Amino acid sequence: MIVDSLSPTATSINKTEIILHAQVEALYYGKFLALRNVNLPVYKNTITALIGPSGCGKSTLLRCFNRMNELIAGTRLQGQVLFHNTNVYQPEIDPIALRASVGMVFQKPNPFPKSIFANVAFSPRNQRFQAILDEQVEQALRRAYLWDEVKDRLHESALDLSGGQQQRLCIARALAAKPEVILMDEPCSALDPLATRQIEALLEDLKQQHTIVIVTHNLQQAARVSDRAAFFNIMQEGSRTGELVEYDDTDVIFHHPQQETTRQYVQGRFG
Ligand SMILES: Nc1ncnc2c1ncn2[C@@H]1O[C@H](COP(=O)(O)OP(=O)(O)OP(=O)(O)O)[C@@H](O)[C@H]1O
Repeated sequence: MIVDSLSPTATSINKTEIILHAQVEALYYGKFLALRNVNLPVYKNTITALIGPSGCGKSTLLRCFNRMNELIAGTRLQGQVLFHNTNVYQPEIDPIALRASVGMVFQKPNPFPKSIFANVAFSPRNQRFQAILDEQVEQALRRAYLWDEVKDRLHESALDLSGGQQQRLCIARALAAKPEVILMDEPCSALDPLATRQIEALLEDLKQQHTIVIVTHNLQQAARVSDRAAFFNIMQEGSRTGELVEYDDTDVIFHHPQQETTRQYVQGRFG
């Protein structure tokens, strides 16, 4: 597979500030070791893509960043995740507050069965002044490239929007919480090519103010949108445990990888 990388050159990627840092020795679901040996710093205002074949632990790692794995019974993490140098697994960290700062957008658009307005107003709903709330909702919808399409129907059901609009609404809902980091788990996999392009253009815009970590199966998408790419794989035969194989600037991963398995994967030889 030939991937036309439009990602920035290595020298243009700002690697001065690490905002998140996964240091995962092991992640278990019950007795099953799903992921091991992950040391992955995430740089501020970059897009980091997590790539690799199915079942190698990409979504598992993504959920570690904002403690979403804790919602799955039997999950156990050995290691830590630093957010601004503080371990988010310390008992005094409030996971709800963490998830406002490290927001998440899922594979399948999941708007609440409420109006478009109510979906976006969900996070800032404590706002006492209606005018300010209106302004925040409009701003989030504009930033998600959705305002023009919904401004005349804000009080209609979010469930009547198209799949691509619903996904942008979910992004607007995440943005309204003013997150520093947005985690995205295959956000385009349920969308058509046009809706996918809209989200990709949006990502480029969002990284000016946010840091984005995205899981994607679409290698072309990873090459197009990301600055850094992390390749995961199951390295031990007969095992189902995922490992981080290689992590570098996207251009290096796609054009000059250090590891043979990375080269084979980005060339579409497996997975
Ligand atoms: N809730 C769970 N309970 C038990 N095992 C799980 C759970 N979620 C994931 N797993 C297992 O953990 C491993 C990693 O899964 P994960 O979904 O993180 O991989 P992935 O790389 O994101 O896969 P895909 O690309 O198919 O989404 C797989 O073997 C999966 O079956």
